[in-house]
Amino acid sequence: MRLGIFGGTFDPIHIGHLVVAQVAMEEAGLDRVVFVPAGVNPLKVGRQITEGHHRLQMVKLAIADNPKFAVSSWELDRSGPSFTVDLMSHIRAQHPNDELFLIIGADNLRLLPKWKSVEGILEQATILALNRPGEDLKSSCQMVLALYPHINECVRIVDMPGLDISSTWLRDRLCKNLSVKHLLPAEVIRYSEENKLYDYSVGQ
Ligand SMILES: Nc1ncnc2c1ncn2[C@@H]1O[C@H](COP(=O)(O)OP(=O)(O)OP(=O)(O)O)[C@@H](O)[C@H]1O
Ligand SMILES: O=C(O)c1ccc[n+]([C@@H]2O[C@H](COP(=O)([O-])O)[C@@H](O)[C@H]2O)c1
Repeated sequence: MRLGIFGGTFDPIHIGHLVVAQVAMEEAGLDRVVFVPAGVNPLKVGRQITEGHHRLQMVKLAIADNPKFAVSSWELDRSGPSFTVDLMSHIRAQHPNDELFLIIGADNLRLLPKWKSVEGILEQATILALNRPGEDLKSSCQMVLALYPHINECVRIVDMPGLDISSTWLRDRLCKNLSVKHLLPAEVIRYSEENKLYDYSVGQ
């Protein structure tokens, strides 16, 4: 099986994430994509994020209609920063015969040299990198290939129409009571409203 792993904070999951996963799946011929909500991004420790169980539930709602998408709570069930090398080792142990692919956006490819044990990740999975407006994906790709020349074809570019959408922008809109219709799945909008996840006026 060709298995795609897609880690993210997903606070909240949006259509950019869903398009990334779908395009990567089709372009790389993946059989399945597993979304893995992060406990804490090791490079963003200290940033306030929505509780893990809510982010997990929003991912579940967002992917419910796609039989090739799945979700894992493995990182949320552990404490401490979510190092991708640990996740990949866990998945490798569970799926010893599968070919693994790590799906990341261009911003994360640019930051990859700051990640823990990048070689450990690249030895276990091929990276599928997708463009994001404002990022120079080709340069980041060349930079990574130059840093790890001994690992063959460790990064593959997957083209997608640039979607200038981020969770930060969506949280801001939700806080200001602006519409996020069509930018998040309707079930995710309903869940976030019911649970007042991005209503910063609560409690003030
Ligand atoms: N619009 C997008 N286009 C391409 N890749 C994306 C897009 N949005 C997110 N990604 C990628 O999805 C993964 C998870 O992203 P994340 O959950 O941090 O979303 P985000 O929108 O970047 O959030 P935030 O604004 O809170 O930083 C990362 O690899 C990121 O690069
Ligand atoms: O392993 C690392 O050192 C590392 C450093 C930064 C980010 N990551 C992972 O990259 C993924 C995307 O993070 P984010 O916050 O951009 O959604 C998420 O799964 C993080 O755990 C991993």
